Amino acid sequence: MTTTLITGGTIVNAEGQITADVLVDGEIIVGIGVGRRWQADQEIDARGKLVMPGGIDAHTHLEYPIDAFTTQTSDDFATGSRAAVHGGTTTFLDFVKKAPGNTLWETFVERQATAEAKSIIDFGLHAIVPPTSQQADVHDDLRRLTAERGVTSWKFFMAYAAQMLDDGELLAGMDLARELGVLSLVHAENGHMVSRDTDLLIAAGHTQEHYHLQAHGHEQEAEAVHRAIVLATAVDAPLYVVHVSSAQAATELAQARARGARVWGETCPQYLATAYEDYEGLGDAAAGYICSPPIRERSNQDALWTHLAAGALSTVATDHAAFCMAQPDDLPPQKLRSPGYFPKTPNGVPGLEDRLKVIWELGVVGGRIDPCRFVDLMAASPAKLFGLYPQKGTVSVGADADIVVWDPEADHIVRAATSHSRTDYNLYEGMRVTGMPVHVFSRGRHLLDDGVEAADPGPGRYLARTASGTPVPSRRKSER
Ligand SMILES: NC(=O)NCCC(=O)O
Ligand SMILES: [Zn+2]
Ligand SMILES: [Zn+2]
Repeated sequence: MTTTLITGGTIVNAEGQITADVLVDGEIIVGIGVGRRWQADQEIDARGKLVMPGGIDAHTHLEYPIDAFTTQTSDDFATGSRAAVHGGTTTFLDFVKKAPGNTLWETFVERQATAEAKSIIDFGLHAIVPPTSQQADVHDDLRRLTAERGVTSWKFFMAYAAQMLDDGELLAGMDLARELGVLSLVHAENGHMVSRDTDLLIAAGHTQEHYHLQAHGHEQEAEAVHRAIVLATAVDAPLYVVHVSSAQAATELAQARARGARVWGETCPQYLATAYEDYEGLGDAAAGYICSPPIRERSNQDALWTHLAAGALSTVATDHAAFCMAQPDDLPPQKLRSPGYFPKTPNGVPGLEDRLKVIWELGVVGGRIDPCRFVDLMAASPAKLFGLYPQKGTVSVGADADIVVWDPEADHIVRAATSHSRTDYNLYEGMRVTGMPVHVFSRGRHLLDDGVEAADPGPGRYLARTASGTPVPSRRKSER
């Protein structure tokens, strides 16, 4: 087993910072100290650098099927996990959506095997709870997945015609989740309102890509967040709202947390760093920005940052669902398959490689959050919420050696051409960022060495997770 000594860096955890050496033996961090005279097979000089836990992206869609499994996202588990490493992310949590003709259990087993064969970093899988019309005995499979595969988070859709659940299904699912110690995730938009507004826009001839925003109003998201909180509270289930995009929706979370409700919110870089104004005038190319909930007006961003700093929003994940603009030979039509007609544009945007860089730049360099809160949002909180802590999400003795050595001075321009995700555009194209991962370790494997990727990275591992560690929300000072 290889030993590694990372010397002289500033270790940044969610709780605080300390300058010390880190000793790794095989897969595990075995020592943190100063002046210890440790010997190791390799030594990394981290003076002037930050030593942080590897990023955990709790929301990705790699080779994710859409449109009744006729199309999928362009990054597979191999390309996506490689892109993640280049961005300082060492763990991702993806989803299993029941395939037609298979049960949820069967689909899960197959998808886990696919990801195990391809991913170079560790990963977990959330189960998507299908409507009972698609699988009547789905609760049996959910029980089994939780007991036998450590699937301690389930996602409920409140939108998308083929996937959305009614309130009765939500209540029953969340009730079972609470009983099993599972965290309930919701995609919170009122699907009926989205469908109606889409139809009205089509009838009025307003189908250009940028009209997507108008079919997904703030009220539709805020209403669904409010309803999800009411339903989860009724059955005493902890709740995690994915991809919160609207300030109004984030306020619903803040108010619920102020009442002591066990609710958490996630937002995404695309809602903080890009805005409707960036794609309003792009014509068909605005397809590259289409995701749900939508990328909203710039005036919405400040409130999201405030909620991130104050605590109503607890994590930043990407919702990475990459598609190409041009048509790759081996994939079905992607973003531009219906130019000028947003209802048929695949939903989703890339960002797995960019998450840490973009949030460091706008958050830490921009003076909105400190490095400890950055680590909290990017690694520690997702690890705690999704049953991975303290194995992951911290640089501590006994934790997995998932480590990022971060150069806070490194200057870089984000470009699709130099990125590793399998897509041909980048939402952050041309953005200058200060701060880059220079070394990335995943369970001690040196996957990025001074920016150079390992030739033979070896496999990532499926993470059977423990019951979600959802503590009573400790409200940050500014939330009280
Ligand atoms: N967000 C999005 O537009 N696509 C990915 C699927 C989802 O999370 O809703
Ligand atoms: Zn969603
Ligand atoms: Zn998603």
